[in-house]
Amino acid sequence: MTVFKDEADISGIVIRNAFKSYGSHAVLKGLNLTVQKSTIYGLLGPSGCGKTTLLSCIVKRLSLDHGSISLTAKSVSDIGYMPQDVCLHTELSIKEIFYYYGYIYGLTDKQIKFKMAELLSFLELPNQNRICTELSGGQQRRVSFAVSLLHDPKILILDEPTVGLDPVLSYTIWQRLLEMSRMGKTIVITTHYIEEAKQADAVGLMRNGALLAEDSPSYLLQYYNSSSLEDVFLYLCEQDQNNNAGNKTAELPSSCDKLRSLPNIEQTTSFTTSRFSSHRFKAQVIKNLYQIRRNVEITLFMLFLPIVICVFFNLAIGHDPTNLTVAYVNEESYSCYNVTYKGCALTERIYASCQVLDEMREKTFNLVQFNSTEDAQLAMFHNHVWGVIYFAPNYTQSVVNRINMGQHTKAGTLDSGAISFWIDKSDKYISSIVSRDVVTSLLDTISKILAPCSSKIKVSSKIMDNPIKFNQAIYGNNEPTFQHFATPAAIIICIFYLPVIFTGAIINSEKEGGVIERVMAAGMSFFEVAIAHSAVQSVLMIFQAIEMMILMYIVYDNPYKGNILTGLALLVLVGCGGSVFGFILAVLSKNLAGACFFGIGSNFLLMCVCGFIWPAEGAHYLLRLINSYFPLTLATTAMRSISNRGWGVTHPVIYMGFVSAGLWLAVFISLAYLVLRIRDDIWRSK
Ligand SMILES: Nc1ncnc2c1ncn2[C@@H]1O[C@H](COP(=O)(O)OP(=O)(O)OP(=O)(O)O)[C@@H](O)[C@H]1O
Repeated sequence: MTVFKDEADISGIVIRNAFKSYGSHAVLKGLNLTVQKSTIYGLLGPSGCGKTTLLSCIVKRLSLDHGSISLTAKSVSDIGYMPQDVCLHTELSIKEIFYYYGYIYGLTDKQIKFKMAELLSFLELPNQNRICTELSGGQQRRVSFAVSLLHDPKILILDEPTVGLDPVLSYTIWQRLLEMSRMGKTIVITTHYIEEAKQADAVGLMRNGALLAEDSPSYLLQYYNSSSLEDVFLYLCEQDQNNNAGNKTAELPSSCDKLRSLPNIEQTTSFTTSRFSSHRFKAQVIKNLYQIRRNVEITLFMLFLPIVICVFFNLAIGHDPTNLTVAYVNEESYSCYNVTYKGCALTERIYASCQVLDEMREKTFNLVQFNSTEDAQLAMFHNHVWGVIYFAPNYTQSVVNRINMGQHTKAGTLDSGAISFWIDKSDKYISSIVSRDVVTSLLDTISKILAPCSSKIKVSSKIMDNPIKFNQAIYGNNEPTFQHFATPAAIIICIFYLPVIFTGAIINSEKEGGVIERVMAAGMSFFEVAIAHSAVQSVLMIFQAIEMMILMYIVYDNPYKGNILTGLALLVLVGCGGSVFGFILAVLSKNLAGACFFGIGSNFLLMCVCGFIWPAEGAHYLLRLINSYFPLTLATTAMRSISNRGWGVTHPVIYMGFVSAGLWLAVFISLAYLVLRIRDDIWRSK
């Protein structure tokens, strides 16, 4: 008996002339398939022949390149889909998974509870509170199967539901499927166990992206005079091979001729799923909360990471290096123990070189005495000291002569009254600090050796000072540190990249397990996934921003002169941009490693151009033309002016920071939208 009844009955699933390729690899090649309403259809074929691809097209996770698929389903909730892999959030418990999918399909708590109890007992599943990762592979597949039945769909698409199950349970499942088909469900099932498919109402034998035959198992067995479907399949494969070799059309069984004569379906069924539904949004938010509870260590990590970064930033960055070793050769006095170096240098015999060395020790230099400048320079060559200082034998007397003789001072006196200084400049920061402190030690010494003279001979101790007067700084203080410069940039970079890490990791973990693909096959939209994730991410980000503000500006007392809310608002805006950027990285990259490479690379780039390490004003002039257009540059400048200058949002520098962060957020959202529109398979894990 053939399965095909009247044409009018053939309306469960009808596929006509289906073509689908992955790049240049053609998988479906003009496939026709018909599943009658209220029947079970077994789709058989060797590994790689395109079964899963076909099912993905039926459930609308992939679109055909050509051809049409017509379904009796009116909405996605009419379809139950069990993918080949488990594709569930396995860190959740069985019960949480049931509730998640139940909410997606709009079921009430009561309906979910009732259905869950029934499915748990039918599929012999363990306690509902068991975490999925703790279940065996077979148990996980049964949970996956149960999820596809949860909302009582009209059409069931099952990709190898009986793999890994014991024969008794497989038998029970088949009985249940038969019962469901009698009650009006249309079921498509793929299986590698060909003999199991004898129980189906119809089977399609698939090879190389097309059907070799499609009919009831009994008809095929009778037609080919065989006792096993496996033999029929082998025979058809051989025939197909021969026909292909001879370029002839395969001789198909009679019922496939009927198939060819079926009316063409012009249009693929499309579902009108709303872009946003409150029950799916609720499902996604609740699932995110389940995940946060289940992955407490990740949540804590994300909350503690900013604290750790701020603490180590303040401990490590911006402080002057101390205890730097500097060599000295003092020919004025080899020992400073028994000499006088306090008093008026103009009237008493004192040793100013010893005073200079004392000043340097106070600035935490570690001074090492050498007998000759050659030895000291050798020590610097071997990286044992950062600099060498040399005092001539008549150093103090030369300084005094210089003061006394003014414009009549001889060149030789000027030379011997100057400290000779050699320095290792391989490290810019250390060498400039050593130079600065040597100069200030000398200036302090001159003040000190002239101060006692003022009462005696009316000489000002300022006579040898730099002829410039530094007044009180208008913004900042007269002792600025790198820490004050870098703190606003560090906060901006952290608040941008912390969401990148979190969003990238979460979205990738869903993508890699094929989980999100299944959820989207159940009707969830990108918009709902993004909004629900943003809701959770925003709360986390606000906590992180507040933590960093408290640590940087209260605990570590970096200057913050502006309005707290202005700073916080800028951080949240930048953080939202980071969140969407992380989302783009996650969907564009094949796996977590790819996302990490993108993330680390972009982090280094943005850190260089935003003015964290070096002022943007010091960049190459070509870069300066464009560096304001990078995502974090203007936001960093604005944050620096809010904290260090106290400017408000009406100041052009501040509102340009907000405009830049807002525009970049809009750019990232548009990019995410475009990527998801252009690539329909972006959620696929392989
Ligand atoms: N995302 C993808 N990108 C590129 N090629 C793919 C992709 N998914 C599947 N393929 C290829 O398409 C072909 C069909 O794969 P498909 O998973 O549909 O086969 P299948 O019949 O379901 O196999 P199995 O029974 O082993 O699951 C295979 O050659 C596979 O390598």
